Amino acid sequence: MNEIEGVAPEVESILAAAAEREGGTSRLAVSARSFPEAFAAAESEGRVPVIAEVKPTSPTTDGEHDEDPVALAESMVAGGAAAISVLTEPDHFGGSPDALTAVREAVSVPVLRKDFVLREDQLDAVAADAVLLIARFVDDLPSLIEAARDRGFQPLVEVHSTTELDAALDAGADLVGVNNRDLTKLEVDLSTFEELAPRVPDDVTLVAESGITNQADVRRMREAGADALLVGTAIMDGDPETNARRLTTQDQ
Ligand SMILES: O=C(O)c1ccccc1NCC(=O)[C@H](O)[C@H](O)COP(=O)(O)O
Repeated sequence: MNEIEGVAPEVESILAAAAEREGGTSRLAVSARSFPEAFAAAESEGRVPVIAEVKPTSPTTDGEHDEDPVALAESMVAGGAAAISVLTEPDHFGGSPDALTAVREAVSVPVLRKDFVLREDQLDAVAADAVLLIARFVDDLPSLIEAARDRGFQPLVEVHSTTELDAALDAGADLVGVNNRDLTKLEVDLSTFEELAPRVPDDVTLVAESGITNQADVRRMREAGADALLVGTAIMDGDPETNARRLTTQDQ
């Protein structure tokens, strides 16, 4: 789709940096831990499936978290997180591929690479179990999904509108994230997920992303059909283990 017109200046800057970033030097072949299986395991143990995000900073975050990413991820897993997301974008989110590698070595749950991947060679920057592809910013989504799968990654395709959702489904995405954060104004609105979720077929694993801050939000996204939730800020701010436990505890 590659529709960057109208995005927030911060996102323009993120995309300009992403376009310049080099990819890997050799083609990766990963043996991925399954996200749907991790979600099912959490459900069977009575936990809400949550992907907890190691998010050092962001354009909408005050200040920067400088805690060890491995310690953060281990605390999140101890608090019940079914999977971990690690920002690898260095310039606007304080992330790094090395942080992801260290986290993936330390935990046994699946790990998502959270970045702004625009080209096939950028898939080869670091091994992960899943890789985020943002439908709005990718030129040829079917090809990039195929390239990710060829390497063993599970592509998590992020959408924010019906047009992007239709593009993701047409491209064969089976793991879809609806981002409640509008990349035009960087505002969060949970009704985005509620509007798009009914259009998603049952055999697609559906993740609600961004703006989930408390147990009422968890309940709201689950009632709207979320198989799993991606949570960054609300777990990073404060004690990550306590925060993860609060959001992964069922039936609040
Ligand atoms: O989080 C931001 O400020 C941001 C700004 C511009 C583009 C993307 C951004 N966030 C990426 C994400 O997808 C979130 O880190 C993730 O969904 C978690 O969101 P939250 O729980 O609201 O921290």
